[in-house]
Amino acid sequence: MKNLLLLLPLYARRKSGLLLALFCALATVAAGVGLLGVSGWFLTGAALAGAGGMFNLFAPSALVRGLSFLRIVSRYADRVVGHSATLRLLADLRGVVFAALIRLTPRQLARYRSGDLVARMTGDVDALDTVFLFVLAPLATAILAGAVLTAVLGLWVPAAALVFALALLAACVAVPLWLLRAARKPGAAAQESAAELRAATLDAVDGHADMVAMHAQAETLAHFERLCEASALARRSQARVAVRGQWFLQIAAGIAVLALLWFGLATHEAGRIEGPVLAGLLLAVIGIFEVAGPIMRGASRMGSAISAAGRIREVTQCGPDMQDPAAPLALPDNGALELERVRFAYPARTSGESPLVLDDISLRVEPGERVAILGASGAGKSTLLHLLLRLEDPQGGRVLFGGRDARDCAQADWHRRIALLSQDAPLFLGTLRTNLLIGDPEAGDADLWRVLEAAKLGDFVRGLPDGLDTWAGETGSQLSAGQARRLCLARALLAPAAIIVLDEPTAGLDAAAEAAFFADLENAVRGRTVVLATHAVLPDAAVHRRVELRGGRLYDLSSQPAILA
Ligand SMILES: Nc1ncnc2c1ncn2[C@@H]1O[C@H](COP(=O)(O)OP(=O)(O)OP(=O)(O)O)[C@@H](O)[C@H]1O
Repeated sequence: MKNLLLLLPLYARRKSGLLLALFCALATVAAGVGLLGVSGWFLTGAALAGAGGMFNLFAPSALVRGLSFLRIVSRYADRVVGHSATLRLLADLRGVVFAALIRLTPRQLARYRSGDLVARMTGDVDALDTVFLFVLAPLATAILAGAVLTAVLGLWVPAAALVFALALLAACVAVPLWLLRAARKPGAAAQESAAELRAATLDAVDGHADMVAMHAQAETLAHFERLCEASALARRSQARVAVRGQWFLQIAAGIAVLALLWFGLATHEAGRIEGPVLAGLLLAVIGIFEVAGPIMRGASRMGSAISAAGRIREVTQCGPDMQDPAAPLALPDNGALELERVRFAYPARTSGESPLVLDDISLRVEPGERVAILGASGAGKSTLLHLLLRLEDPQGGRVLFGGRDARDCAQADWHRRIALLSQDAPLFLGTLRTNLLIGDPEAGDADLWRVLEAAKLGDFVRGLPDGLDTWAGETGSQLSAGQARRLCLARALLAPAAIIVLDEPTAGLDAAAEAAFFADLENAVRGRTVVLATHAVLPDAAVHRRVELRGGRLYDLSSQPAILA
């Protein structure tokens, strides 16, 4: 339950909208219960008048018309205001989750499947609409309206008022609390299976071509059907809990009505209550139990809401695992980039030590120098580049820029000095232009064309009907994988950083384009420092120095076999 506390600050921020929604809900219930009560009074009074009794028809008929109108208006306002307040809350919460997600470091994010993160942002956030719409608002209105009706009943039939109050409390509080316990497991299962379904859908869309090529549709479909079955099973259990709630609700309402009839008729016989008033009170009692209907539905869904809140809280509570120092050191605009006796191993997945990927390595790259890191697949090239970017921290040794330890500086400052083209750099939804401008939002068209030429993509973009305004990204992309890669390369080259770190910059380029890119590298980076990891054969002038990673150690290929340490 404490997971739901994450909603408190959001409720506080939207309190005026929520209070208005509560007021509208209360007005709707009051008008509805009042309408039933007055109608009962009116009809019974009218019947008795027809049978020879005296009854003033004017006041009740005016009340019926007034309450009917009020009920229509307040019900409409209740729906509009209640849903609008809830949707705003959910939008706020989505913002909070997204802000928490982008604060995390890449290695923290890597623990989640992308489909699971999408599920947390969408399905889990949506599941929390239950809390206000189906639990808090109806509960508050039932208790307030119930208190008023108890007081009214107490004036005429005190014993029935007591039974009514107890029955209403049982229906609105005790039974929902009991249902909530019963709904916890199926709710969590429903939420988990909904997240699994989203993740499986994204996986199937992402890997569709490979799935078709490997004739794996049948297995994928079977897996999906298993998930659907699990989801349906969990939802059936939730529905059963809600049905159980409705039974108890009817029983509680029946007890309250019987008590009112029992004690009310005795009071009527004693001449202390008129027949029309008793009939009106009876209908009002029946009407108020209708408010508890949504609470039963809400209680049966609270298991999902609690589980969703837990999944969201896991993300919002976990701060970034790399913090800036309290007083970060200022970084110079330029300077040498150094690894000093660096040791690094990824965290062990099982018990025991994980092997060192980088074992006591040192490297100094002077301003303006271009250094290539070579090495077999899995040798640790990308890991080394990630340490330079401070996407990981070493377990031993230091990473320095201009003599300043990365851990003593603000991460944002560090990332302004060093730009990265990662191995799996993505295209974002948008045009070629918006994708490039991520590298430097201030860049003009001339700069964009310059880096496109450098990435050997200029001719292609010039040939597109919409040029720089061509749509790129997931849907409707007109780019091949190699062209998309070159666009990411152009984006990295555009960044105004002093150092450019390129991980496999020519992956996806044909041999001629690759050779042309490396031959022109000095020009493309305009004399800036470059550290690149590659499997390509480099032309002589492409870099000043080549080093090779082997067995966790770094070897300078220009002065082999010396180890850089
Ligand atoms: N996130 C990770 N968690 C655990 N181990 C990892 C992780 N990333 C890489 N490794 C391991 O670290 C080692 C070095 O990987 P790295 O990606 O740095 O190699 P690489 O030289 O860039 O390879 P390639 O040329 O294939 O890209 C590999 O053995 C790999 O299995």
